[in-house]
Amino acid sequence: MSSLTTIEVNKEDMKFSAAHFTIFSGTERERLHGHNFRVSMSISSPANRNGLAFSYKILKDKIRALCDELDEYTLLPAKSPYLAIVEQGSQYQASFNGETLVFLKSDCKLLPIPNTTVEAFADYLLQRFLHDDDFVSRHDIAQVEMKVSSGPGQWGSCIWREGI
Ligand SMILES: Nc1nc2c(c(=O)[nH]1)N=C([C@H](O)[C@H](O)COP(=O)(O)OP(=O)(O)OP(=O)(O)O)CN2
Repeated sequence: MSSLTTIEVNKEDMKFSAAHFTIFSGTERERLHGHNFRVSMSISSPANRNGLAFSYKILKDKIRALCDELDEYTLLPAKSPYLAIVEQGSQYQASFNGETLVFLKSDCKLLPIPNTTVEAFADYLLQRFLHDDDFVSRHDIAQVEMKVSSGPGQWGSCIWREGI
């Protein structure tokens, strides 16, 4: 009977401090605020006779690099159905429900996500991990789970599974 082993990395420094606001509907959103978001990744692969799936240092380096890209920015959803963002010189002007929010572009990161929620961040980071290099194809990977937390006791996650 074959078995799967799982490596999980969620070091203390796998985090990004960012401002955001969750959009609940076309008329309801939060005020701008921030979190120290934590990131955890788990990778499952078939147990092998060498008892080593892969060196998890690769994973730690990759997650830290992805967190650094998001750290200390205001994160905005470029694919929100409710927020229209336009560039005006050094600013982003984001229109929501008849109001316009103005941000310095240099303080912001626009992400290709529909909302700045933990589940959307998990999906974004998972896609970056899967597509930035060929780690999954180079290793016999069965499943990758990416998790993002906005605070103790609350996580969102996204899973890639071979064959789905
Ligand atoms: N499905 C989701 N729901 C909510 C998200 C999310 O990312 N996905 N995020 C939020 C807000 O960003 C909010 O800041 C966090 O929610 P909240 O319950 O206020 O949590 P706190 O960090 O303030 O912790 P508490 O101590 O429990 O208040 C809301 N919903």
